[in-house]
Amino acid sequence: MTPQTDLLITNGIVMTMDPDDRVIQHGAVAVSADTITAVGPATEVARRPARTTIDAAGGIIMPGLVNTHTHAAMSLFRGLADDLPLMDWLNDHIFPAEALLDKHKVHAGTLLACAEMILSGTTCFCDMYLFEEAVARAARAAGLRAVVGEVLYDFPSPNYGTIEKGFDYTRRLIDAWHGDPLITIAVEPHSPYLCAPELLTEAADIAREHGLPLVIHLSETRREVADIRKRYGATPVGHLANLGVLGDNLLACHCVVLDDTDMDLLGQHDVRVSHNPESNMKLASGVSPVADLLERGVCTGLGTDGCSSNNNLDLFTEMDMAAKLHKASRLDPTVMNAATVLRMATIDGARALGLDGITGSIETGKKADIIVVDTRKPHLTPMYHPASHLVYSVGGSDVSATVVNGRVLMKDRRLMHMDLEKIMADASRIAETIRSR
Ligand SMILES: CSC[C@H]1O[C@@H](n2cnc3c(O)ncnc32)[C@H](O)[C@@H]1O
Ligand SMILES: [Zn+2]
Repeated sequence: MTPQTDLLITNGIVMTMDPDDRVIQHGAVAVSADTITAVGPATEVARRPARTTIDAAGGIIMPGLVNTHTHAAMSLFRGLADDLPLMDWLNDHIFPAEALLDKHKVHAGTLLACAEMILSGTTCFCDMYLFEEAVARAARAAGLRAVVGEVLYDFPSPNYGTIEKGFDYTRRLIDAWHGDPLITIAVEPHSPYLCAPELLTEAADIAREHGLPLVIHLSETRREVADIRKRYGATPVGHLANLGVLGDNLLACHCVVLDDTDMDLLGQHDVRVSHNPESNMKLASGVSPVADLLERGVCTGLGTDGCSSNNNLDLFTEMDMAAKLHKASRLDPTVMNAATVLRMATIDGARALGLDGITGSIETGKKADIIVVDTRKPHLTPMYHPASHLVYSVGGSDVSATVVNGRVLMKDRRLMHMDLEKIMADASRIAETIRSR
């Protein structure tokens, strides 16, 4: 028996991002509860009665975007310190500001980030920060899908104190959020330069024991590579290989400074990579050799990083930058074509997080994480190739509807379940304490 259709999204070009890359010109998607139940021509799918209908008005219906690397609550620090290299930016500005954080501020900053993500078409994000219990609660309240993990490092954390307590905190997160429909817990050591070898191996053991993602900043700058080589006689990737930490549950964020051996290792161990081009450009970290990683079959998703090194959470502009940056750096306009970049922001991002069984494409049986892009705009008219527009011309503000797990979170640019005025007022109040520090 056909289940009752709770939500019908119809009258648009459906970019399924499924294994056949199906594009349905005049298509529709039916949703029952949290699950996609039909995808096809509107003449067939839209025939069934639905409780709620979203008319895509000839625009694009596509999977929600997947942000594989964020520090969501850093929305509170947007524009606080710009135009600096990574270490000066972190040590002189960001770490002192983060010392003022508590779980309430992180909750408020994450809600602000969730509002920005929903309004710009992101339906799933992977977060590393402090007070991640508050991040998980904020993501759940906002209705977004999220992979969250408490940052682990050698020095005392403003949240949990010593690293032993950090592991306890992570274990509590794992227990508390087990089976949640939206939230997946990850184990998240910051980086090889802030984590001792014992911390890294223990983190990897916990992730393996629970079948969870392990998330780390890796090989972000030349300075990191020099530092790790000096301390351990290996590149950061080689160091993790020596420790037995590389594996298909590892999400390595940035991966800017890699040699051929590093890239071979990442490929051989099926490590997943989060590519963060705008953050890498802004902090002048360099250009990740993504085209070489893709040639080796390395699954690579796209991430914004925290929006204070970006300075936004808009994955549409991130796609545009990713496509163009590599063309410029390799003097080759054929690399990172629109189709490749679109996959990175959707299905490959989901695969990088181990969530491709439930999100990242529009397929029957997957969770309904779907967005609608309104193309009735001067900058989107005419439209020859939807993928081209999505990567090179669409901005986050062209998203007209966002659905996560079958729930409509935004429609006609209005957040359905969030008090945006209050969220912005709370963030502005917190900014006053940061300003007066
Ligand atoms: C406490 S969670 C993460 C920690 O990392 C800091 N951070 C933000 N962006 C970056 C980056 O690009 N590389 C390394 N560390 C980064 C953030 O401010 C937090 O302190
Ligand atoms: Zn980061």
